[in-house]
Amino acid sequence: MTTSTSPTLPSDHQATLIDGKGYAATLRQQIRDDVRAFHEEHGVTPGLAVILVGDDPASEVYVRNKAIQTHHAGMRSFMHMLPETTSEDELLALIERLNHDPEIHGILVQLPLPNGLDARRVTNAIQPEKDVDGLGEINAGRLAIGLPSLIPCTPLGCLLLLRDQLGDMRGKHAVVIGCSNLVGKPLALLLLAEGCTVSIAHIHTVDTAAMARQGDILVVATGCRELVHGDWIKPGATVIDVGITRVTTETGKTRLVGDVVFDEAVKVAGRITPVPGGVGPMTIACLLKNTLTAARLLVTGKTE
Ligand SMILES: Nc1nc(=O)c2c([nH]1)NC[C@@H]1CN(c3ccc(C(=O)N[C@@H](CCC(=O)O)C(=O)O)cc3)C=[N+]21
Repeated sequence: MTTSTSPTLPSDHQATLIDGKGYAATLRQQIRDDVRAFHEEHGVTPGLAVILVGDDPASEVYVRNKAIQTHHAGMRSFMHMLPETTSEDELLALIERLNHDPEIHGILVQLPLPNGLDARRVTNAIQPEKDVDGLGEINAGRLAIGLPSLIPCTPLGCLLLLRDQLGDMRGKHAVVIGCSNLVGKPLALLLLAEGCTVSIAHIHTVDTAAMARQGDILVVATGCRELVHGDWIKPGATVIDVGITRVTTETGKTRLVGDVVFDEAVKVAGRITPVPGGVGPMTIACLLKNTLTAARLLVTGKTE
């Protein structure tokens, strides 16, 4: 694959790095202030329940990290670590209990679930006002028709980074590669609502590279590591890399790589998110943001 840059860019061109880690830290500070003000006004501390089924070590690290950051934001965190053998009925019974618990404003079930547990059924059992992942059918449907909703954390994180970088996005061509219910589809809807012209590429798209090259904004969320090369990118485009894959190098060390070949992309793009330190930290910050939004919704009936 070539790495040639366009003649419109100087040969020593380097994209600006989008500092997701820094933006997420600022956002968490803002949330912390908002949580304090919310508590002063309503006497309520937002509470987040995180459910992890099975003992996948990587998931345990994420879940623990979420709990720490929840506390730092001044909210309460309730962890439910369930064994791999948990039945769907047991899981649904726990969700039902949390739905009725007035101390809980957000409920998250860590995905993927072990085999035998129906993620769709489980996700839909969460009360829509407490669905801080925004993955239930009510929130997904409300997003699709432009009603206020809880927005999935990763797409919301991408949107906040893009708004911060670009401001008004009306008329820009946004190309989203990947069409999952978790990221690609909701993000395409959010960009549409921003006034972008949106193209979605997926597994059956005939020439994804040609489509990608048209994007003023290019979002890559495929889970297919280093799919996007430098010559897939329109010179000067804003690139958001949602992919995150852990790879082991020849020396036995592990490192994280995205869905974009970073060293090539950085010579062509105008701005780009790194992996790690890009979208990942925004996902957790947006979970905290959604927990405060859910608490506000439950306590006042309003999202603002
Ligand atoms: N119900 C549910 N909601 C989720 O939002 C959810 C989930 N299940 N299951 C797993 C995925 C994965 N995910 C990440 C969150 C933060 C980072 C993150 O902070 N990444 C750091 C690096 C962390 C590291 O070093 O491993 C970064 O990109 O800089 C990554 C991945 C949320 N997920």
